[in-house]
Amino acid sequence: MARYLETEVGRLRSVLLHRPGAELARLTPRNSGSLLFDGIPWVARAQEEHEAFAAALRRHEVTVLYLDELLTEVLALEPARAELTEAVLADPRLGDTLRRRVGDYLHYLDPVGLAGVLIAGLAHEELRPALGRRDGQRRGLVYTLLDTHDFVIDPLPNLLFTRDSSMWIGDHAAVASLAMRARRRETTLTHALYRHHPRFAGTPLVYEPHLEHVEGGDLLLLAPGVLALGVGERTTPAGAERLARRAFAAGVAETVLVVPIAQQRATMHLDTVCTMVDRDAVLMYPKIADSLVAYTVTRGAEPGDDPQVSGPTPFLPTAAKAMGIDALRVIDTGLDPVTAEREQWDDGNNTLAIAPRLCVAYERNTETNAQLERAGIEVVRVPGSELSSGRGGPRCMSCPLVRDPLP
Ligand SMILES: NC(=O)NCCC[C@H](N)C(=O)O
Repeated sequence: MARYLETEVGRLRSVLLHRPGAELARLTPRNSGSLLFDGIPWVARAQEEHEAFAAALRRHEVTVLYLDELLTEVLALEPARAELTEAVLADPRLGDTLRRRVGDYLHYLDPVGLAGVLIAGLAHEELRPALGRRDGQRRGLVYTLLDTHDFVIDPLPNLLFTRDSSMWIGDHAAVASLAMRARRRETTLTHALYRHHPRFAGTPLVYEPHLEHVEGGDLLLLAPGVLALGVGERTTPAGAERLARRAFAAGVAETVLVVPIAQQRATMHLDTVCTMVDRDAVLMYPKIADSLVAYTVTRGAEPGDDPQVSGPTPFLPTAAKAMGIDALRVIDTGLDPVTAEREQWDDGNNTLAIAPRLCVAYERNTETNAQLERAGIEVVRVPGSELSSGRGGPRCMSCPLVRDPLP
């Protein structure tokens, strides 16, 4: 398969999605906060909404790959199966006795069953039958003391936000280093996929999960060789420096614009406040449009030198200059400040470009979508009443694998 991704808006050819499943049914009022959801989604409706999103992409001739299917395929390969099982068993919460019992349980699962557990986790009570009804010795101390509502293996309800756990830069894949505890295990799955699945054989990795924190939602491919990287609640300055160093060394970037964003939930990633909808246009939260700044990071003068850093300078003109264009057009989220704040919260900014001037957006953000259309951007509206309870929109829910180069 040809793989290439050097912009945000080139004609989208293939994308990695994750259809939400049993892992969403793990969310309760007790755990939703720590699992990074702002509500308890109606699972069946969330699945319908996700199917509508995937159907909209297919209607536009985008090939949709599903993470659970690729995971099931890769689990048929012994090295991948061993690696993924070990990653789960490495959780220090388990202790030796429970680790052995969980290891035995996983050992007998076929690839479909194992993929299911790796995604949806394993609840305390689901393991009980495998431990014997009254056999305290087999259960051991940790299982006995765990609350019956606890998970032996934590679920991954945020896996549907495939944007964050991996990203592509040119012909390189980058596996994220996720900042939040609830999401860290997601990258054991994507890391294994890129290294073991035959579809990705030979793909060089420009970033890996053991490095400093970088999340895909913070990365925008502004133009070939020009990256913008938000630093805030998720991606750290050290992560930005590491990605810049690696992208320069791999030859997939010449300029990295590092963009500080407020460290708060509403703006957890750069793509919650800014996405590209044309080769020279961004959709942006108006409240920050004038205050956003960028530090320009370029490669050191000699091989082995530290990267050069300049700035801060205002983001919009700095980005335009790095992209080699006169100016970036800005389309505002919402209309008035209150609508803008509401629609930013509901992922109005978080559009996914299918091609220049054609994007997918949540239908609920009516004012923002109208603004886009007034600016000449065609909007493919998809439902997101349940999906948005995880605070992610069409861009967060997609990891583009291939886009055509811009003409
Ligand atoms: N790129 C994005 O903004 N992704 C949305 C991630 C939402 C998820 N509940 C999280 O807090 O990580």
